[in-house]
Amino acid sequence: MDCLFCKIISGEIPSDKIYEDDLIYAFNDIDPQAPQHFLVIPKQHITSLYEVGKEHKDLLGHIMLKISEIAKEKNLKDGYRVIANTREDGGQTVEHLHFHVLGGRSMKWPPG
Ligand SMILES: CCNS(=O)(=O)OC[C@H]1O[C@@H](n2cnc3c(N)ncnc32)[C@H](O)[C@@H]1O
Repeated sequence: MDCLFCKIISGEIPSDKIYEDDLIYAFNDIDPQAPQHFLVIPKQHITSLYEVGKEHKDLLGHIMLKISEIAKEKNLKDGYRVIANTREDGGQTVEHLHFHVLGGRSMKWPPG
């Protein structure tokens, strides 16, 4: 599978890992857009949020709970933003479902 994030999960490409279990993987973004910027991804290759279905309900819940847990561990008590860039208009460049978590600074609205 020629997928950058699948290669990170397999260890073929190095990463700054935060968390891993049998279903998901979390790691720091290589080009952080905030003092805290990490990604949480499913180990199963799912191209984007556009492709998810009911069968992914538990997995998506697991990802969201883990985001909340890691944000607490990182003491992001002032807040953070969770982003799933989806397909072309969403600015997605890595075609493996992933959730950005940005914290440590105030976020603008609307996003660009
Ligand atoms: C424009 C947003 N495009 S995106 O929403 O698809 O996000 C992709 C994210 O993956 C990150 N990234 C790319 N390669 C690596 C890597 N080897 N390790 C960690 N993060 C990576 C990018 O910095 C980017 O924030």
